[in-house]
Amino acid sequence: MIAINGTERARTVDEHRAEVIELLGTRPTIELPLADCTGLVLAEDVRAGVSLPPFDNSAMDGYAVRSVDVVEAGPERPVELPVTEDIPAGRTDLPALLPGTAHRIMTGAPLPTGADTVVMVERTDGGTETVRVHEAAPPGAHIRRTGEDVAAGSVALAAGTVLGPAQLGLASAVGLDRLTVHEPPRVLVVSTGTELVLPPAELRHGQIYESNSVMLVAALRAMGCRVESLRSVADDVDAFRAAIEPKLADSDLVVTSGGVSAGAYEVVKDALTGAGVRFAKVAMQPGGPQGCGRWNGVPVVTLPGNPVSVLVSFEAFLRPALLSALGHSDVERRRVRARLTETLTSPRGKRQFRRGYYTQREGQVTGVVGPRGGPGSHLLAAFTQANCLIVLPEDVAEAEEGSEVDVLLL
Ligand SMILES: Nc1nc2c(c(=O)[nH]1)N[C@H]1C(S)=C(S)[C@@H](COP(=O)(O)OP(=O)(O)OC[C@H]3O[C@@H](n4cnc5c(N)ncnc54)[C@H](O)[C@@H]3O)O[C@H]1N2
Ligand code: MOO
Repeated sequence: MIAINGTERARTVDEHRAEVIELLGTRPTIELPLADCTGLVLAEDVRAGVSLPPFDNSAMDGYAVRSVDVVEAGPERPVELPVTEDIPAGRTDLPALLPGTAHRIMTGAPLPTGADTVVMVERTDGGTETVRVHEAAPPGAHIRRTGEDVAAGSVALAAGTVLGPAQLGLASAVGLDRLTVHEPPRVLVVSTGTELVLPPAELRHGQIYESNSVMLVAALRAMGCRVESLRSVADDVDAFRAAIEPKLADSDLVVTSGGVSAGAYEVVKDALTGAGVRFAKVAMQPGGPQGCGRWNGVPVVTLPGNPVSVLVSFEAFLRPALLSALGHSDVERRRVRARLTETLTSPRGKRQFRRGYYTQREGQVTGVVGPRGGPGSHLLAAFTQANCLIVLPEDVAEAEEGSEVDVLLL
């Protein structure tokens, strides 16, 4: 809490977010095999060791010829040439094409010296001893030139590039099997709550099945993090410390859920207050009670226990902070304006994130959005039907049906 004139005000969403982003910092770099780089961010420029294509090659299955030798060719007057070589893709010697001859050539095979054009097999009789060419071919037809895609020595992928399928494919195409990226953190996810039971064990009255860690693990893994979870740590400070402390050395980040509000058994708050973690109320709904800091030097982010609060907090704080730590320059969800299908209310002074469903029909400039479920942070089923978060700002107490609101597309 921040003190103003002796009274304490809640932290803003932006203040807490900035603190979590700073806490997570920037991840160190590491060299990883391409297969482990999906979704990560390139930490340094990659220069091409070879040109792409590395050599002039045929774009079609057909015949490499000299264009002057087939200039007279037509459907009625085919030009017949002896076929003196067969060049499949992968042939590594460099035969020369003599004037007045043809080489049968396959897509991707190196163009022989002396040839300046390729005739598609469909424009010939497909002969293997001699070939009848039915159509003239201008110089350069169906030839893919050396370096047309990438010149050797040029920057093929710039630092900051997000590595998706095309980028990883290009890295391999220029001869690399590893890339330097920002290392994904090892995250320890901890669910606290004496009431938590793991499926498929039987529930007794008063117990619930644990779900927060499942969501956090899924969300973190999707971002490339390596995740371990402790799914049911009792509301007991000693048990909490005993479960986590041995794992701190192998964790780059600890994310807890539950035990941070105002009750009598707030295990996370009780264990970590004074140990380097600060707890605050953030002016948002859901996700009010939050905390972050370092425990024995390891960044810790403590989320409230309600399942919807966990996911909304992840969106508001952890996702941007992790993206930033991993080197992404764009850490935001796509934000659009949309017209509300029904009136929504929001607590004044808090930023409300409502689960919603956004659609934009063809020809519509502004899409429409309707809520899924009420504001309650226990309504997880409604979240599964949502594709966006509707953002009602701090100064809005009511947003009327038909008015425009900000929507974050998930
Ligand atoms: N007097 C006050 N009470 C509460 C306040 C407050 O300001 N004053 N804030 C409310 C809000 S808002 C939230 S959010 C919760 C956050 O409380 P905690 O972080 O201490 O969370 P718990 O009490 O441990 O759990 C809340 C709720 O979520 C369920 N839960 C917890 N962990 C899991 C899990 N891993 N899987 C599934 N469900 C889980 C838990 O059973 C509770 O129902 O505090 C309000 N109270
Ligand atoms: O802030 Mo709590 O997260 O509304 O339910």
